[in-house]
Amino acid sequence: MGPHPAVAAIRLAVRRVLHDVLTEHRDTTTPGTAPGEHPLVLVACSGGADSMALASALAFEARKLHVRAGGITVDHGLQQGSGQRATEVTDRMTALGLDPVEAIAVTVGRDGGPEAAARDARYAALDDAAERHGAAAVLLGHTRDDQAETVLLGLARGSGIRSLSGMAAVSGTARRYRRPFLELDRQTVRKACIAQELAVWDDPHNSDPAYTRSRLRHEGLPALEKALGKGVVEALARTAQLSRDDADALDSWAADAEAAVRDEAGRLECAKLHGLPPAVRRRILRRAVIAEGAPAGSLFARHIEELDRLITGWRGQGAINLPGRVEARRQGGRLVIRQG
Ligand SMILES: Nc1ncnc2c1ncn2[C@@H]1O[C@H](COP(=O)(O)OP(=O)(O)OP(=O)(O)O)[C@@H](O)[C@H]1O
Repeated sequence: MGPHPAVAAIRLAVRRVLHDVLTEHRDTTTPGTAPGEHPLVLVACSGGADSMALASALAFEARKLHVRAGGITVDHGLQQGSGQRATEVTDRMTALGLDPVEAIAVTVGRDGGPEAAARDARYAALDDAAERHGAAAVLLGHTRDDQAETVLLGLARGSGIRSLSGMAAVSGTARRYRRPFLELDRQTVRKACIAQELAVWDDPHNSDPAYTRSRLRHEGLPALEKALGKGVVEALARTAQLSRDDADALDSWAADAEAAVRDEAGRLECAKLHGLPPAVRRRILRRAVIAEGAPAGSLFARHIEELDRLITGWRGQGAINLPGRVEARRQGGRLVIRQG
């Protein structure tokens, strides 16, 4: 008798990603891996159902392919007993046959709220671990349901199709991060855990209504499913992929158009910018402000809209201040953007 259908589904999803990693590794041996050595793939495991299922599927598939498999758990130190839990998670990963296995304790800052700060600290630790171990890839357990939530959060931000494009299946430096479960629903992943009797940890944050994502998961999405039907999660995940393709195309259009709207001194010409479709124009403005030193994360849609009004408005003169001490000034038909 074969494995439970849910177990077969999660293994297939991981096998596909491992095949991609192996193919890419063969073409460009991963730095830190000796020639002929099998590539190392790490799983980022919180001990929750999604990443424990991922760890189990990675351990299973790596035995059949030419891949070494290890695991990392990050201790954010935000909850009581988190150190003890990190030890339990490493023990579970070791029991699955993963090696190397490591728990990394991080200090979480305050920038951008607790969720964002924890995420930044986690990715910094995972990046560092991937470098130290010479890993070809780091697997993350995001599911299609996580993707739907991310799309809705992006929609609520009101900042355009890039924010609707959710998480990419492959991202990060050297295509490091891979999300094998991005097209699988959470239900299937949870069934795979039960079928394999995996011990999993329930993060109390995931059901704490103080967190936006938790409210969306437990109240928002069920209400949407009730109103619009069960297919809404799949539709939102499809929206992510379509939006990503559209946003990539517009980014590349903007990169090509930028040279044509600059004068010999490199200043942006308002009349030429004005003639471009707004989506392309706003992208050029965003790129120009970031190039002058504004941090991308603190540049919001309202900043770009304000800048856009400086060009398209009737006022001949004017200046605005932007994040990162960047100033944009309209002068004689040109837009001068500089850091003060
Ligand atoms: N503390 C952690 N240590 C290592 N990896 C983590 C940690 N927290 C999250 N991750 C990785 O990021 C993914 C997404 O985490 P998040 O908490 O957003 O989702 P989740 O659905 O609660 O996942 P899980 O059920 O695996 O905890 C996880 O599946 C895991 O791969």
